[in-house]
Amino acid sequence: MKITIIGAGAVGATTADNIARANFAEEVVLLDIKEGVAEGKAQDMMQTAALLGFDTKIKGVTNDYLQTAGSSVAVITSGIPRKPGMTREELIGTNANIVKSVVENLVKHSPEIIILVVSNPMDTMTYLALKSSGLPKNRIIGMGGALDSARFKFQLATKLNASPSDLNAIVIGGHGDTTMIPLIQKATWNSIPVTQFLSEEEQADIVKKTMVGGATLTALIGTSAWYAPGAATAAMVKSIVLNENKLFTASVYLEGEMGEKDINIGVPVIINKNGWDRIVPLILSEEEQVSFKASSEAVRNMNTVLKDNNII
Ligand SMILES: NC(=O)c1ccc[n+]([C@@H]2O[C@H](COP(=O)([O-])OP(=O)(O)OC[C@H]3O[C@@H](n4cnc5c(N)ncnc54)[C@H](O)[C@@H]3O)[C@@H](O)[C@H]2O)c1
Ligand SMILES: O=C(O)C[C@H](O)C(=O)O
Repeated sequence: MKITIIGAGAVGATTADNIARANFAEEVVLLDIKEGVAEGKAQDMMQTAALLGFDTKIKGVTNDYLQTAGSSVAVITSGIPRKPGMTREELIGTNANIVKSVVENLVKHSPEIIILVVSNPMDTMTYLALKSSGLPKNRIIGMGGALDSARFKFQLATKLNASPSDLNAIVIGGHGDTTMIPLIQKATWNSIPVTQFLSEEEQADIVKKTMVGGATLTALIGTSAWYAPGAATAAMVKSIVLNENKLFTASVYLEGEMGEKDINIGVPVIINKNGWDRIVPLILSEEEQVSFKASSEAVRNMNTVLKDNNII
């Protein structure tokens, strides 16, 4: 199976690296607009194949969409990342036009493609990808919840001195500093509610740290993160390619589910060969419902920027 990754920057290259190491794909095409960058990074990664023992072929190309033809899955990471002090939403002016033209090129050469959107502001870029591609809704998926849930587990594991893989915890809602909703009341430590072990102050602190996880790393690094984003994206690609039926929270198009419509936002879904196959019903408490409504409103407001600027 052929997988295309658009953007050979920090997240795109790390996603390619993770996919190759997991050795489940025949070919990864890495495409960037900057002359030679994708070719160079692809060659560098291919020189790890003998050391790491994978057979995936990674090919780098400069803006040549012919080379992406026949891809089953594409990951869009092209665009600018935020700098310290910025919100993800501030990236819309630059990234919307990039994402729109990338989607058009991808669909032209691979009409059966499933697209995973990573570029920020991710929920709005996913909505844009859906509206500008004309593809069925199940073939457009936004990556955010998988990453945010992994960060939530990291925060819980640190506080509980637990193994992150023993934790079951999800983040729904928008992928924004104020819009994401870590569902701490539903989080468990191998089936035991984590709330049993944490004071209310500790719970609030974990939720807050999870929500600003991306901003915290951006402040430390000077640009946004890539290791966990690349790992989360590769895990979703693997679930599509191997038809794993894994449950991730991901940004998908709602048509009345969870009380919302005409919006892409993070909810639990099953990811398999169909893209996002189905939404997993989630019963929210009254407080969680209020948060989900507020998050949806904020995401919807960002979508209006696309309409106001005639991008969709
Ligand atoms: N959804 C998430 O959870 C998540 C996580 C991390 C980063 N991001 C977002 O992903 C995006 C990429 O982040 P990064 O750290 O990899 O940035 P980066 O600057 O390292 O890489 C972006 C790459 O995109 C390329 N590019 C720009 N325009 C292009 C075009 N038209 N066609 C092809 N390539 C193009 C650039 O040349 C660059 O190499 C940012 O918008 C960032 O905010 C999202
Ligand atoms: O924080 C960012 O701007 C990048 C990404 O959305 C993240 O959460 O790491």
